[in-house]
Amino acid sequence: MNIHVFQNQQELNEAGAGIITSLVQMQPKAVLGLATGGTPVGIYEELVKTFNKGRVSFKQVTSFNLDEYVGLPIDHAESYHAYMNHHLFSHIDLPASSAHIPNGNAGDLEAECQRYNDLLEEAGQIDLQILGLGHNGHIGFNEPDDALTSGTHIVELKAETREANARFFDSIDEVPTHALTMGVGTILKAKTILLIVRGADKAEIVHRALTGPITTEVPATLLQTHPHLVVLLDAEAGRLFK
Ligand SMILES: N[C@@H]1[C@@H](O)[C@H](O)[C@@H](COP(=O)(O)O)O[C@@H]1O
Repeated sequence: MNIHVFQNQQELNEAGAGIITSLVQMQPKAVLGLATGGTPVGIYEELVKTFNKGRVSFKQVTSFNLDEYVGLPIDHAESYHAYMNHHLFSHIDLPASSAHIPNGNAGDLEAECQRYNDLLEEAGQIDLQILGLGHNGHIGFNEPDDALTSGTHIVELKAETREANARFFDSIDEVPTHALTMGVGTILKAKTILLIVRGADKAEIVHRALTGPITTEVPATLLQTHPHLVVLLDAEAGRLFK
């Protein structure tokens, strides 16, 4: 495990974007696992700047997003489809047909999970999986539970997750109750995992995730078992790491 603590957000953003850029420069056909939420926004901004300077092309890249809400229209500003278009896809040359996000509006959600798993299988291993961290230790939308699911599946969101994400909606009632998420098995199969955590409110959970006992009750603790885990923390989130 490789933990880096940054004194300012800009340095963290540049480091995150730099890791993605180097991979795609070396491996133009890289498979990227992408995350949403507040955490990666600054990294995507830096990536767009790098793209605009002509230093990297995503023409041959394939991407898979971790998750999507169930039942939120894709043109709703808070759908992860809209998020990805807004923050990244509309600014770079990644072909739309190569950018995959689970469809939370599919008529048959089980079939949609299977379709997503099949696509992941076809693509082979994810080269770099970007991850944020939920306050309860969730990764993607893999919520704390007695057992975790390996592949893409439907999940009922915990009250604390809906509360945390209510800041993006007009009210908590608008936050969907369910989501589709890539499973922990798929995440852990990635060649390299880039975990990014910011803010004082996540200092304890990220410390527990990376140093505490491995338990499905804190899904991120499973990341400790990954051979290539890179962690980028801001100073607030990294407070408990000496
Ligand atoms: N499903 C997303 C996760 O992929 C994200 O990493 C996490 C943290 O979100 P944020 O970065 O907004 O704190 O929770 C969300 O619910």
